[in-house]
Amino acid sequence: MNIKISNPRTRINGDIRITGSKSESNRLLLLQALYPQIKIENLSNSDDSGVMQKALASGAEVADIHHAGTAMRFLTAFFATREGREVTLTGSKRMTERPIKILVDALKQLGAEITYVAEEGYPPLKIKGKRLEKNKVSLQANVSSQYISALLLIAPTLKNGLELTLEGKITSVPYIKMTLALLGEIGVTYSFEGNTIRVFPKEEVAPITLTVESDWSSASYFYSIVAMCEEGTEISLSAYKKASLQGDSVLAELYKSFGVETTFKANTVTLRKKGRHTAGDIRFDLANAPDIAQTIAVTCFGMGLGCHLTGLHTLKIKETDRLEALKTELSKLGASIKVTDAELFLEPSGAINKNVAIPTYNDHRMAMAFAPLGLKVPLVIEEAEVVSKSYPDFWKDLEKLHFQAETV
Ligand SMILES: O=C(O)C1=C[C@@H](OP(=O)(O)O)[C@@H](O)[C@H](O)C1
Ligand SMILES: C=C(OP(=O)(O)O)C(=O)O
Repeated sequence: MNIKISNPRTRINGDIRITGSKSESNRLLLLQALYPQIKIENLSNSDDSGVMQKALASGAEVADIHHAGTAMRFLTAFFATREGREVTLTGSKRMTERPIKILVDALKQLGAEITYVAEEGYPPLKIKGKRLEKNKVSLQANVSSQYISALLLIAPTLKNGLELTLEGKITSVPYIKMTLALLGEIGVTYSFEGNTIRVFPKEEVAPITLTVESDWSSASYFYSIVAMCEEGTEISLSAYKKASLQGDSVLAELYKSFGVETTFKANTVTLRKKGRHTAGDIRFDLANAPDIAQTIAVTCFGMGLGCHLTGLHTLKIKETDRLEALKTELSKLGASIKVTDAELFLEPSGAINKNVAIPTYNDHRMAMAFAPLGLKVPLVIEEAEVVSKSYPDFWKDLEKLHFQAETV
């Protein structure tokens, strides 16, 4: 489905309720499979959480997790510990291009039995569940934090817990801290000092209900909309917590540079356009918040601002090569943009080219990051249904803000 998105308004007011964070949800679903006393509220309605639930509930020999990176990584660790079960874990074509060797090697160091079905280092995987006897492992920490979170999630079920040594510069750190914080909430003891994480064993968890905070990465698209509108624009989002476990909550800080003010009241955050953006180019290091890089690049372009974004080394192995995709699509719209393996440079720009269609590369965030540009110029978003990976209600929610989303 291709849709033409446009919104001639320059000032917008509205309230949106976003469902639970997919990162928190997929961690809690895994923990719930290990400790059934856990109850979860405000679970994400994303496809990624749907495939996670299905794979955990099914006793089938093959689990297909489609495009869901967290499900692939977390379930590799989970199935490796299921004694007596043999599962082939697979996903979409893109998933078979997303590396997993670092995690598989770490699990093998602990005693796991995992083999590659096709290409060495990539899914699909054949996993023969075993009792893992060892409790010390070191792994490279600069490629994806999901490998580390996967190990941490199974850690309290290992006989002697786990001691992880992280090598190299640790990337996407808030996601590791989120995993540890959730373990803490169910009563697991841990420490994270320097490059060593220790998790202590826990056999049982007391009955507990955990409420997932709504998704901050999804909130980013509304920050972008508010930034591109005039003063007087006000959008409220729920249900959020001031002390968030999600690193993408840094949006509240970063978007001050675009003239967006954030206020918290109970569980609602209100985004207000207040005055002008910072003078000069935007410079952000996004190593701790990689999922909002596309949103920020498009916000800058829509506002005519230049930017220099760093810490983007993980973007090449996500749903698509996000750096190349941004460069290709922003260039079509008239941007002057350069990318390296870890950085993006955008020149300040003027007019935006009309009659442009944006392919989405099987990447939900390509669709959602470009959609706010409909405020500046009507544009076509191809295969718009990709948004369901993390945010199935995205187009409906944009319509609540008077965007026109017409199937073409
Ligand atoms: O643990 C998580 O929930 C996630 C970690 C990040 O991945 P990397 O650690 O690979 O950067 C992030 O991009 C992804 O959307 C979700
Ligand atoms: C990178 C993402 O997800 P995952 O790695 O879990 O597929 C994302 O949602 O932007």
